[in-house]
Amino acid sequence: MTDSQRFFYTSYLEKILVPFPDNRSNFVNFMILPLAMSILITNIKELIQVRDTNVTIVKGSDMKTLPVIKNAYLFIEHDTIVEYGSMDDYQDIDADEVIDATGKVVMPSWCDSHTHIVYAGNRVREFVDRINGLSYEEIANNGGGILNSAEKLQNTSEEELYQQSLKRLNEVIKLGTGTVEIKSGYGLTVDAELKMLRVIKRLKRESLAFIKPTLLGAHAVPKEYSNNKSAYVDLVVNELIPKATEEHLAEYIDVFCEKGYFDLDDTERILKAGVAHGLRPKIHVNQFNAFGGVALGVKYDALSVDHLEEMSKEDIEALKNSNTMPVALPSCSYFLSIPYTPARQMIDAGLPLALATDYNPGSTPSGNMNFVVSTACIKMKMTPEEAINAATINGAYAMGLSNMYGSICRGKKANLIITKEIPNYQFIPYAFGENLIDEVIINGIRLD
Ligand SMILES: N=CN[C@@H](CCC(=O)O)C(=O)O
Ligand SMILES: [Zn+2]
Repeated sequence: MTDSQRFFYTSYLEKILVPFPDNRSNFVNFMILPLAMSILITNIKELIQVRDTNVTIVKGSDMKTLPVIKNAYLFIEHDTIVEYGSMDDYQDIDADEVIDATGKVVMPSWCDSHTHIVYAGNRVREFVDRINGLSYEEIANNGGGILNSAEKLQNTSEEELYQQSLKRLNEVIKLGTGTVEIKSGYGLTVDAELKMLRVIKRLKRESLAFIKPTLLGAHAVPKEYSNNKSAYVDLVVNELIPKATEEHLAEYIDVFCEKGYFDLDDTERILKAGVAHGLRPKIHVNQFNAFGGVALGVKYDALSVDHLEEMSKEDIEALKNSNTMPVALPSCSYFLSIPYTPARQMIDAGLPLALATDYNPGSTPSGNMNFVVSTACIKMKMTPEEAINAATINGAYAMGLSNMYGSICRGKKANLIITKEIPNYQFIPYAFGENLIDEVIINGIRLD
């Protein structure tokens, strides 16, 4: 057993072996079930993002409100939030474990709705090249960028890819992330894309984090197709999407809709094919250029449109009265020194906004949602309340999970962050770069 596997297996505090007859043989098999535990958290300085009704999205000026109970308690049974309230109203609850959270903030885990956590190796050389003056675009044009990661991934075994990715996933869980979307997109051949998606499926099965898989076959045009992009789009539409959906490997369809990658026509062909196979769009748009990708996403009822560093008035209008969540990726802007998504303009226009990491080897080699939330406050002028709403309930919405995750609500999953002793929740974005997390509870299980 590797260290990272041990991290998960030892996280199940207690387990019971349940015998059940195997109809196909005379043997009795055993199912391992985590023992139903109950956890009571008392004396919580601030219990934040408390929603008595099951709110699933927060928009516009409502994002300024972050409901808080001061001096609170919270009771979890098995993997579910069962009760909470003020310590003034607390009546004895018998729990298997009690956590005294004096001086600490308790909140729902981060919901990271945009990552590329499954990749091979790193692109640290390109990082140094950029410091020395090359642009992201120049590096990509010289065979670096996504194509560089694709070559590395194609030459990495599925097992090795799984181990590298699991390590990153474990790290982000320790940083307070409980739900994660993960994209393919560094395969760029049918086999390598399916390999990535199988790794995502195994992570979903073996990790405590709740994972949503996205097919991003159209992330870049592979070298072999550089003079025949439409043949690659044909491959994605006619082979990759059908195969991935036949194996139930993806829920969402993504395209990098950008100059030099996939234009509006390519994107529309791929979205149409994805939708026909039951995949909902969640797309990369407006990272460097705004040319109608947002409206196209809305037309296909995308669950989210992500990046949005460049936003036109038309883009903002297109998002109004839609079901599409705009998603900002401030760590990418930070790392590449490109503009930040104009959050103020968007929220002030009444839109919702989600925040995610974009964890990937090229534009954002970090999966730290705490840094994302700080950066959104510092650079995008989001208030702590807006940023926390964007990184919890709205992030959950952008993964189709906000009826189960993203807020403290009776009946929702017990995915929680317990901070160290801090003055108040605003301290979380304020103390940027500091790890303020004392403990993480995921699906009702305390991680060591
Ligand atoms: N922009 C497209 N895809 C990734 C970066 C890919 C890479 O550079 O490897 C992103 O979301 O930033
Ligand atoms: Zn991305």
